[in-house]
Amino acid sequence: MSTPTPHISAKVGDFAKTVLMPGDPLRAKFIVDHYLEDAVLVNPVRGVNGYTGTYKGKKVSVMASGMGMPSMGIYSYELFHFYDVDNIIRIGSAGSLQEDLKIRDIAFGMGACTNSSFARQFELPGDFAPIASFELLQKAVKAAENRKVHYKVGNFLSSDTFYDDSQRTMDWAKMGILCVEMEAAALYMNAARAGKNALAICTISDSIITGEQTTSEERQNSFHEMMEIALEIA
Ligand SMILES: O=P(O)(O)O[C@H]1O[C@H](CO)[C@@H](O)[C@H]1O
Ligand SMILES: O=c1cc[nH]c(=O)[nH]1
Repeated sequence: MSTPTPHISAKVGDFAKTVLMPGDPLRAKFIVDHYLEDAVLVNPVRGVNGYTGTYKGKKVSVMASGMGMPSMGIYSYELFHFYDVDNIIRIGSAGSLQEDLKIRDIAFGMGACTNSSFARQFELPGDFAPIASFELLQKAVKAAENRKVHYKVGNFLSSDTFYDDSQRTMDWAKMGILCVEMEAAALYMNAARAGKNALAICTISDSIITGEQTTSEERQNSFHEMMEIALEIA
């Protein structure tokens, strides 16, 4: 397929080599308004506005993935395969599955388990373990160390369900899974297949253990540390 795609109307070259991807289009807009200079709208399709600008002189793009593996699957595929993007850094929110991972802490997804069937398209003769780019992860952890934020590095669960009738999400905690979100595994699989780089960074927005929650406004507009770490390593 060539550009434009069914979901992105930008021209080749409109995106930077690194794209920051929150799930939420309004979190993308917040980053553009607060951190980028000379930002240009490169994709308005479906209201999933994508922008390219500069951060401390470095070209960087920001565009939402939408929610869930199918949506992340589409956007990351098109960016990697049709727009010459090399790095996608997800900057999301996630629910904590561990007592020592508190609201507003940061989690880096070294790997991402999933309950989705996304991997089946690759027709592998076994299970695939989706992992982050070691280089991006290493840089992000260094940036987190410098900022002295409270963070953890480990395994995520990328779930197909936000409201899960089985009520069994906590079962993943016994395997050391840090938190649940809905996109990292698709991003890591698409990056692996394309030979590109990906990292998911999440700020803990709620706790599956305690029931504590942040507001939708906080999920959209705060979580600055995660945004700044992603911009620094872009
Ligand atoms: O805040 P974002 O990046 O959208 O991430 C999380 O929030 C959404 C669910 O509320 C899902 O997309 C999940 O992965
Ligand atoms: O997918 C998500 C994101 C935040 N919190 C959750 O519980 N799930």
